[in-house]
Amino acid sequence: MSAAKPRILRSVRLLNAAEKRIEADFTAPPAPAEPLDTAAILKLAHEFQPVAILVTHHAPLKGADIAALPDSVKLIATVSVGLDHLDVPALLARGIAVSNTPDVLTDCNADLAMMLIIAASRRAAEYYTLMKKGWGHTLGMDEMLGHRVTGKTLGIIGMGRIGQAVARRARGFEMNVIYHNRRRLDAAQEEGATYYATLEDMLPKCNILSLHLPAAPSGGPLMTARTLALLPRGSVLVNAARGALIDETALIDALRSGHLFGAGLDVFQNEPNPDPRLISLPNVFATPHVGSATVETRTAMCMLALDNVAALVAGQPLPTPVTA
Ligand SMILES: O=C(O)C(=O)CO
Repeated sequence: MSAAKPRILRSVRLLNAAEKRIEADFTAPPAPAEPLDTAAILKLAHEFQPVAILVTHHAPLKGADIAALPDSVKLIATVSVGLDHLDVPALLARGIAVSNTPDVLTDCNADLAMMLIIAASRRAAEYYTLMKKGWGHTLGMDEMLGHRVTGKTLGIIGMGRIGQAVARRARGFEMNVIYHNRRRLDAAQEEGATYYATLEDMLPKCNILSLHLPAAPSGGPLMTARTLALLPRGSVLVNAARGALIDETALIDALRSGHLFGAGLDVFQNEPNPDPRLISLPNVFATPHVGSATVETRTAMCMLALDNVAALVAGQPLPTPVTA
């Protein structure tokens, strides 16, 4: 008699290749039509007693939610690289392993950051709005001018996998890359980028600043009225990392006053309902948290999450475990 297939839950419908693999290798409830929230995940987990739950950043699992998980659950496999929706130490303390999906989304996230850098510098949001309204008048020589990206100084905060991938792309635009990171990279990883030990020294040198670090589990945002004021007048801010990194009220002030020329934002404090005062500014180019949203990358993320589940049930080491 063949062994029963392991029981798993997923909080969202996965891509087709992963759904087929679930059908073949696991027992699972039907794919949810809409992403499940935390309460729905917990309810279903008690009914279904899964060994693993696949989640995304839409449904946080922290504090009382973790205590409320049934004992059957041995793995939370998040289909994301970011972990700010999970209390990892609390999960590990309950004997529940955690895995995420690093590496497979690095290139797409870096591509999106470049899109935001160019879009915010070249006024893509305003041009698009004008075209949708029908254009209608010949633009004057000095009307609606953006700023050149080629050759500018790009500051990167957070020189991990994604920050380094952005730096590689920026070199194709002949940009001067400077960075701030917890630790200085070795020369091979730096590939010519210049390290700054403090934000106070780096920010005044940036024409464009791009954030590529995780949101701090506690403490306030990194970009506040004080740190935004350190950027030169007319600079551009890009965030494809986490909304919690920016004080949005201070950002709105900096964009309204013209201190910042523009912002390219994929992530927000309040997702999926970002502050309308921010989104409606003409010099904001905004996207709905889609750094990894390509067929190739989302397929790879789903498959990697399932590789972790398969390893768990086979009693093998997880391919991409998260440690405290
Ligand atoms: O994987 C993540 O953490 C993301 O935010 C993808 O955009």
